[in-house]
Amino acid sequence: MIVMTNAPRLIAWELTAGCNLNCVHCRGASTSSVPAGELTTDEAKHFIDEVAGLGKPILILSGGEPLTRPDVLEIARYGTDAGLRVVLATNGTLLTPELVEKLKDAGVQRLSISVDGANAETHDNFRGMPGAFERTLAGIEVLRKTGFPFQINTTISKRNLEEIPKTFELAKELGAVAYHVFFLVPTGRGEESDEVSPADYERILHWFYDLQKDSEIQLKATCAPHYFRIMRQRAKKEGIEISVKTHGYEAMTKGCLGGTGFCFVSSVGEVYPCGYLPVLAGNIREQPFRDIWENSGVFKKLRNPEELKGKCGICEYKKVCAGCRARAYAATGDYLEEEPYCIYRPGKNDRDQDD
Ligand code: HEM
Ligand SMILES: C[C@H]1O[C@@H](n2cnc3c(N)ncnc32)[C@H](O)[C@@H]1O
Ligand code: MET
Ligand code: SF4
Repeated sequence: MIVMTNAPRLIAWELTAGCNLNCVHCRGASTSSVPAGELTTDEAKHFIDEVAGLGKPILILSGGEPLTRPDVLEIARYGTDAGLRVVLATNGTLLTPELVEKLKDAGVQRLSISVDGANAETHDNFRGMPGAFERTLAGIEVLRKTGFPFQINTTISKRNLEEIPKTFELAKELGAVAYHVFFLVPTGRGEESDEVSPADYERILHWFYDLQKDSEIQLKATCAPHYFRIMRQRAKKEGIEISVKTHGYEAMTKGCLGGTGFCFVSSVGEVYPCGYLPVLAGNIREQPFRDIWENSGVFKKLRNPEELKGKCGICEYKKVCAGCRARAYAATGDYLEEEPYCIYRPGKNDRDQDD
């Protein structure tokens, strides 16, 4: 039997692990020193050719801080010419009117800017640099003036949990086309003690569900796979059938896409299910990307919900949620174990969840 593997829909690519900031939560533990042996411009172009031969995913140029890489525009242009939808994730502190024009010329379709609080104190604390908030807002102002579309990304942790509604308001005021929240994953410099509790996790995702209903900008919760359970529980309660009309893009996708629709490529060519799960699938310097994507053991396991263990393994929502494999790995050393930050009790009906 031939098993067809779908091409990735999204690839996050750490163009460089070097960064001008020093965030407390950074999954890449990035600093100003650039590791030796990062992909050369030619290797980067070769990788783009390989990706384009497989499908036409959104290619997220990420980091580290991708704008510190001198050939970032050349790589973006190459990706655009190869027919990929190229977007770029930045902390926003290095944006100038000239650079934004060049990013536009290179075909970059959208930027994501990380804003981790509604005020300078919270954001700068997170980002490890006094003045970062002001510089990021200045970068956003440049985007606004040039009409370049951007989304705001916020990582939620204990440090900013209560400020999330205000940060969402700020994102709207600033003119973001979308607001994506990321839940902290304890990897790299990210610390377990900064993760919000499972109960707070649940609370904020319910808030997010309500917000989504009448938000004029697009909202997305990343690294919060149980949102897809909550969405179904709430829709059932409200007697609504989930469809693209009622729930937009979220109706067509599922919780964790790591290894199924998404993968992460590090600055030295290592391929991982996501940027938070340090289980290596292969290296593009040693093996064709297609071969890694289609045949690596970790990807094959992640594509099979029957491999899930613990309560995720018996959960009726496992096909739409699957838990965060990186959190399971951080907690137990086994990425197939149950998600440690989910309060749901499989098999109990909704009424009995709190018993
Ligand atoms: C269009 C501009 C977008 C930008 C700039 C952007 C940016 C990002 C960034 C920075 C990450 C984290 C990767 C990293 O670790 O560096 C990410 C992850 C992700 N994004 Fe987006 N994103 C965009 C749009 C989208 C869209 C439209 C979707 C789907 C609706 C999406 C789905 C995801 C998913 C599934 C992840 C993976 C999380 C994981 O498992 O690691 N993104 N995005
Ligand atoms: C690309 C996005 O990922 C966020 N990010 C960086 N490190 C982590 C982590 N450990 N957990 C969750 N999100 C993280 C950045 O703050 C940025 O907004
Ligand atoms: N440095 C960029 C940001 O902060 C992108 C990668 S973060 C790991 O958004
Ligand atoms: S989260 Fe982004 S901006 Fe912050 S240190 Fe890491 S790579 Fe740099």
